[in-house]
Amino acid sequence: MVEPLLRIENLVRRFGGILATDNLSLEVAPGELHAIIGPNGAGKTTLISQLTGQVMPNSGTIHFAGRDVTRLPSYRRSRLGLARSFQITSLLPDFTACDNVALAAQAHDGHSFRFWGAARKEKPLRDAAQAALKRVGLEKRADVPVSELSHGEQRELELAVALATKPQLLLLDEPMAGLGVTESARMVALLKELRREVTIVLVEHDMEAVFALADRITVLVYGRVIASGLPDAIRHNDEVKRAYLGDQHAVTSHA
Ligand SMILES: Nc1ncnc2c1ncn2[C@@H]1O[C@H](COP(=O)(O)OP(=O)(O)OP(=O)(O)O)[C@@H](O)[C@H]1O
Repeated sequence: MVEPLLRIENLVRRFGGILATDNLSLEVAPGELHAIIGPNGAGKTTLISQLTGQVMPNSGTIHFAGRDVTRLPSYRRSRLGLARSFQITSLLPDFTACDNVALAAQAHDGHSFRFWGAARKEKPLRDAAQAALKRVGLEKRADVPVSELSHGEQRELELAVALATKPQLLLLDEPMAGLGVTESARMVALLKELRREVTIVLVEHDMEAVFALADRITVLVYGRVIASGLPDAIRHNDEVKRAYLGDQHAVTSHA
C-alpha cells in the first residue's frame, strides 16, 4: 500500500467534560478526496483545527508527509504543504481579489505584513496570485475588491488563497456553506478539477456534494469514527443511517 499522506493515530481532544475527539484514527492517501461528515458538534472542525495546529490534541499523533507534526506550530505545517480554507471568511474586504491571494502567498513565503506595500507590486507574487485566481475561475475578477464579490466568488477566492501556498493537502471546512444551488454546483465542479492536483480533506454538510466528490468518507459522531470507507458502503451502513443520514436525507449520487 502507498504510504499515506496523512496518518492520524488515537487522537484525543477534550474541552472540559466534552470529548470532542475520541481516540480518532484515520489515514488519507495521496491524491484522495476524503470527506468527513457527521452531525453538528461531532468534532469535525476540532479535528481540522488539530490538523492545522490551531488546537493541540491531549494525546495521539498526526503524521503528515512522513513527519510527526503533532506538536508543530501552524506556520511550520503550512510550510510543509498543509493549507486550510476557512469556514468563516478570513478575507480582507477592502483589498482586491489579487491582493488577498498575493498576501497569502507572501505570508507563506515567510515575510511579515510590514513589507506588504512593496510586495503588492512585486511581479512574481502577482503572477502567482493570478495563476491561483485562474485555477478557481476568478482571473477576470482579480482587481475587484472582496466586498464587491458575490458570496460564491468569495468562497472561490478562499480556495485561491489556500492554493497560493502550494499545498500538498488542502483542508476544506464547509466550502458549500451559504451557497445557492448554482453556486454549489460551480463549487463541486471546481473541486472536481482541483482534486486532480491536490489531496483534499473535506468537511461538508451538503451530502449531494460529498457523495459526488468523495473517494472515501469518514463519519464522526461525538468525536468518534463510527464508519469509514467507500461512499457506497457509507450510504448503506445501518449505524450511519441511524446516527446521521437518516431517512429524511435524500442521499443521491451525482456521478
Ligand atoms: N473551544 C472550545 N471550547 C469548548 N468546547 C468546544 C470548543 N470547540 C469545540 N467545542 C465543543 O466540541 C464539540 C465538537 O465541536 P466542533 O465544532 O468540532 O463540531 P463540528 O462537527 O465541527 O460541528 P458543526 O457541524 O456544527 O460545525 C462540541 O460539543 C463543541 O461544543
